[in-house]
Amino acid sequence: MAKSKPKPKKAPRKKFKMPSFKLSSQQKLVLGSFLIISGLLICIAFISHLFTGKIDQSALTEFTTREVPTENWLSKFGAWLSDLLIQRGFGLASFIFSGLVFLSGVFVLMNLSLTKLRKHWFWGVYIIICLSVLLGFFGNKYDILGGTIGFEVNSYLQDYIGKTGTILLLVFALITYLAIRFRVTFESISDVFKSAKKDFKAELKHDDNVIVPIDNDLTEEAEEIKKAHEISLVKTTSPAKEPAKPKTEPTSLVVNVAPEEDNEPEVDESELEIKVEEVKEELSESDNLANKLVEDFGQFDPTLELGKYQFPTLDLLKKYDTEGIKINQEELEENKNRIVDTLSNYKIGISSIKATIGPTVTLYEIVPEAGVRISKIKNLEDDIALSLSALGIRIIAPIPGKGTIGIEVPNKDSTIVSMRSVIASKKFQSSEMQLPIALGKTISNETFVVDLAKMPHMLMAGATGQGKSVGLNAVLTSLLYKKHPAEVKFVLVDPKKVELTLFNKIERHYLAKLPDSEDAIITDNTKVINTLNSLCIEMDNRYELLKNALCRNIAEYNVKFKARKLNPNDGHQFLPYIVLVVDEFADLIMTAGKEVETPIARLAQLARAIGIHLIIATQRPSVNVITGIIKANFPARIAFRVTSKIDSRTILDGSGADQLIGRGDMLYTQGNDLIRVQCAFVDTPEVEKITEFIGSQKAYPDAYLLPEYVGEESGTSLDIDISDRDKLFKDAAIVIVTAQQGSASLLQRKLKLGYNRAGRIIDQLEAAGIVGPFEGSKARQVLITDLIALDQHLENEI
Ligand SMILES: Nc1ncnc2c1ncn2[C@@H]1O[C@H](COP(=O)(O)OP(=O)(O)OP(=O)(O)O)[C@@H](O)[C@H]1O
Repeated sequence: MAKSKPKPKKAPRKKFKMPSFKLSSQQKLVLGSFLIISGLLICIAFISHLFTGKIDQSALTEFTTREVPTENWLSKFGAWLSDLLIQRGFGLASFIFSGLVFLSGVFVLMNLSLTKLRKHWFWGVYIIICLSVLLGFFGNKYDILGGTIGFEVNSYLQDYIGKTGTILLLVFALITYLAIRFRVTFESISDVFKSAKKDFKAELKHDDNVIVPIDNDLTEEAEEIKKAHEISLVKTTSPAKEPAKPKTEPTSLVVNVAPEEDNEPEVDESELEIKVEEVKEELSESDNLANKLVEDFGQFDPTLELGKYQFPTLDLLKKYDTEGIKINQEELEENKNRIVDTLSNYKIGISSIKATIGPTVTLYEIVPEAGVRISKIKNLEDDIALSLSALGIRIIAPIPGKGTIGIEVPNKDSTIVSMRSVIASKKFQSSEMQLPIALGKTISNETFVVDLAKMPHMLMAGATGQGKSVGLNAVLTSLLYKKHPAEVKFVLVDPKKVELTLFNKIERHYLAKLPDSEDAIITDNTKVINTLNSLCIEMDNRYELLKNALCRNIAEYNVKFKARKLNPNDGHQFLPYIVLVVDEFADLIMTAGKEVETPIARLAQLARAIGIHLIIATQRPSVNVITGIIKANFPARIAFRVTSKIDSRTILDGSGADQLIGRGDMLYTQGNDLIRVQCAFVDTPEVEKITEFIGSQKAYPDAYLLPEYVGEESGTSLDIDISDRDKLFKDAAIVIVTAQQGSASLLQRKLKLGYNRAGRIIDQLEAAGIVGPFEGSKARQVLITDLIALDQHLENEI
């Protein structure tokens, strides 16, 4: 019941809006310019009336006689209109009327909000009436000041409530105007008075420039200063909880009075001492030590070793000529008409349509007429896209949270979103995120910045040549522009061997590697397994550190370490974030399978709290590459254009990526909504310049060293008891010897085993001397040449 009530209220509002939406651009141009010119003409007529009004009065009675001349600059019409509105209407206040007509024209022409215009009209007429009544005090009937209406209303009011009553009524009208139009409140007025009073006092003090004399006002102020002093002192000595006495307005007090602190050396010291003692009681011994250390040496600064490190400058990034959105009115109109026509072919009426222009696509937001089912539009998605005959059309029905339908149509001329523009954006520069990444710009041309630490891992997919590598470079560049080498380290896996090689130059600044490896960028798949396992060890080590430090995540841990509350002698150290980037994950899974998947899944499940974040890119987003376990642990996904709906589903759990237009056009999701973003473009020469800039600066002696990983083959005991062997041991041996290939995955396939059991059997085969030791991603060597030799070998064992 309650819900049904507001409906009839809303209906009449809509009726007001309807006509304006139906105007075409041409009609808007005509109407807008008509109103602007009318506004100007009325104003000219009014001004002229001030000088010629009296002369023209006689001519007014003979308005219809063409020969009778008038002096008004707009002749008969001007004289008549001015007489009507100024003399017989509202007097001088009528000038506002010409302003309102002019403003209406501007609003129509520039397509501005009609609700605002209605407000301007309402308040404009309000002022016209009040002003004419006010001016009615000073003029006569038929006078230029208040006009007939102003005068008559004024004298009517005077007859009933007297002069004073009329004046007070006008004052009330003024207060109403200020309160509603400018949201003036009693508090804001009294604030203005207070600050004026304070300024005045401050000035007085400056003038005196001597020790403050005792006087009533100043003792009050001294009280304030005392409070501020107490608060600021307590704040510096104890960042921890404080049962501070002065409760109200502490911050504004500190700010307001701080510069005058020096003037007050003798305020109540006894109280201050008591507070300090209380604080001491709350601190533990180690906290005291930490505070002392911080006092003596300041907070621990992880960037100190490379204290002179300079962040890359913006001029290393290129400016593009094709940057900046250009509005093509014709194209907009054309697309709008096509959408309207297409939808009307399917008998879908539109009540309004709005366009938002992005760098590569324009979003047309449609409100269908009442009664049109959204499912109908959704079902017709393909037909509509076909009728609009453009590549890359995506229909969002409905736009989540808006109740409108979105049709994204690619722009004829797409604009490049340069890395420079997104890095320079305020949103990125002022972001407080832990690992901010400027991915590009959204459809409404806003810079799109996300926090990798919050994601916490990212999956990136797209067919070849659609912008993945550029996307990865954009991610890395963002971090290079925002994070000091001490704060973040990259582990780069690049099976293609060419995409990430440029980052070699920053090895000793930003890269992490295994202790025994020469290159920091991993291009060999066998080394990837060791690195991933090493990262798992690093993760376990970090968890141990966090546990000992009683911290829940890396951010808390680092804050504590910086505050010198953790002792480096206990193994504590500042922990940089580690970002693992794997380009071409499909290749890795194909060659190393489970050996890669298992540590990746483990890292993905557990590593977020300790600051290890994964970014995985793949060309082939098929289900055997992006397996269920990987998908479940990578909530943030980026899809560049893919070739089929199935691929789109694999990566995004829905279609859409197959309808993108390529060249960095992408969809981003972090679990729920899909956001269309144009990826920032950073070219290889730009990356080269940045890495050269960083590489030429003083570096750490070596790359960040990951813990050593001792392959499992050397750690496991090989003397597995014969009686403990798996039931399928002999069958497995036959499979391996026949195929002359010692791999667990072969056993999995042929004997339909799980990974763990196959792995165990391989270990037993190794112990039995049938296959050789573990060799990374390569299959183990088979030491028995044929089945006869195998039989002999097994008989000899017994
Ligand atoms: N954000 C972008 N803005 C403009 N053009 C882009 C953008 N991203 C990519 N391109 C264009 O597409 C080309 C291919 O991009 P990229 O090398 O990143 O593709 P890829 O998906 O990594 O391909 P592959 O998988 O074959 O390496 C680029 O050379 C560039 O011309």
